[in-house]
Amino acid sequence: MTECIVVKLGGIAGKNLPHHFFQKIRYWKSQGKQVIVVHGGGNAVSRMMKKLNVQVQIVDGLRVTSKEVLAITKMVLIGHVQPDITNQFLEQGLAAVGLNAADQHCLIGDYVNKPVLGNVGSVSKVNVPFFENLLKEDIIPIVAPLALTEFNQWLNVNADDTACKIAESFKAESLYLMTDVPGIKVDGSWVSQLSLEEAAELKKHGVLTGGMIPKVEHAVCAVQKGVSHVHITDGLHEMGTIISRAEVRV
Ligand SMILES: Nc1ncnc2c1ncn2[C@@H]1O[C@H](COP(=O)(O)OP(=O)(O)O)[C@@H](O)[C@H]1O
Ligand SMILES: CC(=O)N[C@@H](CCC(=O)OP(=O)(O)O)C(=O)O
Repeated sequence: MTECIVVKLGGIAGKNLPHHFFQKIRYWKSQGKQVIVVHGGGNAVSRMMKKLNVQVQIVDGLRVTSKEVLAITKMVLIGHVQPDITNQFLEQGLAAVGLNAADQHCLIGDYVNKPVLGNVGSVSKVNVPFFENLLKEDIIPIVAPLALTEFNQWLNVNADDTACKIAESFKAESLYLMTDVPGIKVDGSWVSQLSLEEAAELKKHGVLTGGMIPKVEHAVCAVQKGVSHVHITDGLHEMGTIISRAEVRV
């Protein structure tokens, strides 16, 4: 399987990608590593919902997604956020293609809790050969956090979930969850490393709130399923908080 690094761009993190972000991507590619990007954009979805007078409801970091909210989410993520990110790659001379679940059924998912969350899903299957074909052509896939069920129903998926599932499927050496904070803060200090056990404990002790809850849960799961390191960071030039198995801590 292609050696790959997965980078997830949170809504704010993907807005104006700095020079050193692309420097790192180019460095990895010069080392023969391929890169897959997953983008978020939850903040842009919420902004649009407010403009349209649609109530925003988030439960444990997941957006309650009615039929109307799903339509807004697709419009904002695939219509606005994704082309803007893909264009930033093109401006840097990097071949990139924006993708969503309907492209060769590349992400299949299941409902998480339909009575409470509506059309919210979790990725259950990644079309690895489809992504591999793009990577072999030296193209960077820029993937939207949406999935289709086996019966072609659209699902709104948390972007960290999407990135973690893709990283698991590729047994990625690293997964970068880029966000608007430099890492995880515990008792007022940024933490540089966490073992799986330490990361799993944080939620229990109420250290994590909002979107950080699913982020850390999915990161733990990704490491359990074979991803070597997950970095929660605000830039590729920073290590941020590294979650890894204790025995391979760097
Ligand atoms: N213990 C914590 N350490 C750092 N950030 C935290 C913590 N608990 C909650 N957060 C919040 O998580 C946010 C990042 O998650 P989220 O808003 O979902 O970002 P993104 O859209 O980039 O995925 C931070 O802005 C911060 O307010
Ligand atoms: C189910 C669910 O919550 N989906 C997210 C998808 C976007 C996302 O995750 O964006 P960030 O990573 O920027 O937060 C949402 O609708 O906001």
